[in-house]
Amino acid sequence: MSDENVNFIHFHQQTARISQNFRASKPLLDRKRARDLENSPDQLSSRDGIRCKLEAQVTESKRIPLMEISVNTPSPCSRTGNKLIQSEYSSISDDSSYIHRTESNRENSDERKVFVSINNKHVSDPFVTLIKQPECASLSDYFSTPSLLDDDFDESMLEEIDAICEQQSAAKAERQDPIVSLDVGSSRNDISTDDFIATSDILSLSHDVRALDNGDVLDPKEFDITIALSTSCESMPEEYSKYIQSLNDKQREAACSDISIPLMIVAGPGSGKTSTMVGRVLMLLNEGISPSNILAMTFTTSAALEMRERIGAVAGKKKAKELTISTFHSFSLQLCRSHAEKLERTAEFLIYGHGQQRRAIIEAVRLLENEKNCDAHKTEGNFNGRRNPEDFKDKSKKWQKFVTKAKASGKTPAECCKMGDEMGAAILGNYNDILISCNALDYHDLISCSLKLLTDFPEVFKECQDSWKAIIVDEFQDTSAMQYGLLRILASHNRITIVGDDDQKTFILLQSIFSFNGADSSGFDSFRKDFPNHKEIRLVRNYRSTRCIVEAASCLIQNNVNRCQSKNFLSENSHGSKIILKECYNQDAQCAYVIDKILENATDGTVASSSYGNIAILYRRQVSGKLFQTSFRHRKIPFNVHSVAFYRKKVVRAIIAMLKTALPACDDDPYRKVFKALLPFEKEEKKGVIDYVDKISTIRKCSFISAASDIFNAKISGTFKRFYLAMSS
Ligand SMILES: Nc1ncnc2c1ncn2[C@@H]1O[C@H](COP(=O)(O)OP(=O)(O)OP(=O)(O)O)[C@@H](O)[C@H]1O
Repeated sequence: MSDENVNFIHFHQQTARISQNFRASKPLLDRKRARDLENSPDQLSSRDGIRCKLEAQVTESKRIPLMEISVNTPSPCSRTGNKLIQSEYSSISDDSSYIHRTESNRENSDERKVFVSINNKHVSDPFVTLIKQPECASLSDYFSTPSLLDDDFDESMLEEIDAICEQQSAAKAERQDPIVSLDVGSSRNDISTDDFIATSDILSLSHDVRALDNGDVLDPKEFDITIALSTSCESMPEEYSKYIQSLNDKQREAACSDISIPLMIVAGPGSGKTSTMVGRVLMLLNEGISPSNILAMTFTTSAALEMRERIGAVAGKKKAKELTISTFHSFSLQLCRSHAEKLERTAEFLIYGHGQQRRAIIEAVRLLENEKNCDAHKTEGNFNGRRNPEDFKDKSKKWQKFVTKAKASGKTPAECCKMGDEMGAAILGNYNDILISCNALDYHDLISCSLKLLTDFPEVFKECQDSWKAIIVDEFQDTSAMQYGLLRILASHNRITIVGDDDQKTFILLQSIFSFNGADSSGFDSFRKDFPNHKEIRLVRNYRSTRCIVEAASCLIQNNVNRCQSKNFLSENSHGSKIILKECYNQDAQCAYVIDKILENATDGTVASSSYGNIAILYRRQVSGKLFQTSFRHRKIPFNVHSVAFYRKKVVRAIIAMLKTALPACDDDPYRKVFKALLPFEKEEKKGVIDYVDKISTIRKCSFISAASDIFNAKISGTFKRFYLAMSS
């Protein structure tokens, strides 16, 4: 039997094991089969859609900017249908007018390949950046594939929406004040935009800046560095040079240090990390690295947007657009989609969020139980029909933590087995099989699969090395062990800059993640060990806060264990008013005290900043916020709330779910959410009704909404309900 046939049978065995009750697999497999058949009859001509999709290898893929890929949307190169691809992506060269897909059979093989070609020419370089047309980045894109979205995906989708909104408001602000961003760099040292900075000017300016920064006498070694850095600025375009000169000595040293030496910038809040990273990117560009070969990793989409905007203000929007500034997950998503076939997935694979992951774990436990009780329950079909999935829910609770932890650390079933945890190995194995069968990856898989691609496939490693010639990582302290592993491989060329605050790392979390892997408890330590020739620079001057705040924070941070004791923060800002520590008996007393203080400040005409708009209240829990809001209304104090992001508010989520139900091919989840929002019952009762509708829809093998409408239209008889519900419980 050929390997292919063995795989085929194995795949079918896996799929057959998965219960019809596993909601994630049932609707996804059915729905995707139908959709894809419709769009691409050749690709999925057999009933076993997934099997055929796995065969269809995307042999030549195109890179699109990472920021523009939404999480559960298939990559453009893998989308079916010419129309979609044509409308979404503009041509690469001026004369090429469209991109289209062709399919051809391999010689002596029935294996089908999908090529992406431009103007009928197959593109040999899989890392050419496609330019997405601006109108495509509209909200409608994010709603255009409702059936591919799982409920937990909402989080990432909402983040993307937030990012678009931020982008739009930033663009609007820019339109209103086109020179605003240019002012940032030049205003710092009062350099007129007309001035061209000659070398001698730079030296004196550097000297001034030094004096201004800390007032210390420079050690001669540092003075040499300043001269060297100033010389390196000499060859820069004027705008770059001006920007670099606006940085303080340490920031400038970091930005301009040799790009072939790994660089670690350890910096506290408000010390100009972003400003320095912008300087570093300018330096890389000046050294001849193309913007499309620079990869900057940030932890949030808003940080990515800010960095792009700040680079764009100096280097020009065109260059800034070409940079790849991405989160770890969107970077990995793109890599996995481009090489999905190597991961036994198709490029359209789904991302499972927490909810789907939980359901898959329940199913993994059920499979194990099923195998154990094989004799007692002769056929799987009977078993599936009679057992209540709720039984497994309880049993699986303890396994959820285990699987999440194992996945977060990239542990394999074989490794669990080696450690003597056979049950854990079996459940992890089942879980992984389920994800393969459902053509899905979870969030942890995105990172571990990228790591696998880079380590097991030399061609992928080479592609990445050719593509990402320099790497910059923001918020390095938040990098997990697996993400760090990914970075270490990507940065085999040593052109890596990491920026982070070692005081900000959350020890408990980080230590558990790192130690799970048997690695160091700190990413910084790992970096020092893995890049022994690295250079380390500390930024200690805080530009954001008053001296009083910086000193108080420093005192507190001194208590952190394992911290670098030589790191003392400075602030040249004014001392500012003293911090008052007030203990209150309860929340009401606290609220009353705060209101008194606000009224006292806001009505004090002697203080220049006395106005309600200059006062902020930070609170830890939503519930405390409510109390403030009620009291402010009562006392007629005007206020704004910046708490839960707009799109994460319950009411907004409910409205989005309602809108989704109006789209064709809407799946069950939006309906569930709408029911949850609209049913006039208490939480438990709502859950009861939704579970009831779910049961009926499972028994009748129909959609949630059709079961619900039958129930509410009383089309389901009492006898039917009682009989089948008794069977399923
Ligand atoms: N060398 C400098 N001279 C004057 N102002 C500076 C300098 N470096 C940074 N700043 C100012 O300090 C503020 C914080 O800078 P930036 O956002 O780069 O710091 P950060 O460390 O990234 O901040 P955060 O900790 O909030 O991420 C900004 O207003 C910036 O303009």
